[in-house]
Amino acid sequence: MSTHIGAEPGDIAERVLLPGDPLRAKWIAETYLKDARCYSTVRNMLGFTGMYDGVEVSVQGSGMGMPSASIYAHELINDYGVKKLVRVGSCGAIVASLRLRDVVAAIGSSTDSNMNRARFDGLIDYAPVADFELLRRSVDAAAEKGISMRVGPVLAADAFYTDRPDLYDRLADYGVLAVEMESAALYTIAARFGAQALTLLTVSDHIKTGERTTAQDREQTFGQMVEIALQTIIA
Ligand SMILES: O=P(O)(O)O[C@H]1O[C@H](CO)[C@@H](O)[C@H]1O
Ligand SMILES: O=c1cc[nH]c(=O)[nH]1
Repeated sequence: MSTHIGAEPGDIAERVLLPGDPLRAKWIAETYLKDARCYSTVRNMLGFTGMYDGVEVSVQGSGMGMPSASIYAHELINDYGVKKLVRVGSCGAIVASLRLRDVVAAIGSSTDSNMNRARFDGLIDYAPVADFELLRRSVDAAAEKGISMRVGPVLAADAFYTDRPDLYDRLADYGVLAVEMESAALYTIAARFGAQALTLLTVSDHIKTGERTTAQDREQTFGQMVEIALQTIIA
């Protein structure tokens, strides 16, 4: 096993979906994967492997925030040879044109995290971006399934609760669609270690209107995003 994942080599597929919520991982495995088996319960950050449309796929909870997601992305790629990672997360919309439950593909990720500043000695504002091939496949998959999906930049924030909502408005002025908490780290680590990564999100909260879904919704009802993600990752 690696430091944080209790799997043996070969237990994890080269293709992995990454929800932040480990119970969303369980729901995805039970709902969409054939012959799913749980390979890790370490810290209750559940991971499963099964078959989707004849292709082996894993789904691994990654926790909340970039320090947690970075650990799972790093170990999946470096200890288990994972090649493709698609995050299936929730997000808060910061533009009025998005509605609750809309699906977003994050083409790029701005961040207030200091992780990449430390990585580049504060000298370069590294731009974490989605893998183009996965992004293109997700757009095709959404179209084939008749699911409307917005493609655009997001903010990966360190804090869920902010004292500076005005900065969300300013980011929206620059085309940023939504806020979540992991995509910048996922894109950076995948780039660093030669894997492909994409972040798909479902709008669970609307920062402008105050509308929000329930915890059970966030765990068990984001199926359109999951279907796009699975179609994308097996192609
Ligand atoms: O629903 P997940 O995938 O956890 O994603 C979002 O939800 C959490 C905050 O509620 C953060 O992890 C954020 O990125
Ligand atoms: O508002 C939200 C909703 C989900 N995830 C976030 O990070 N923020």
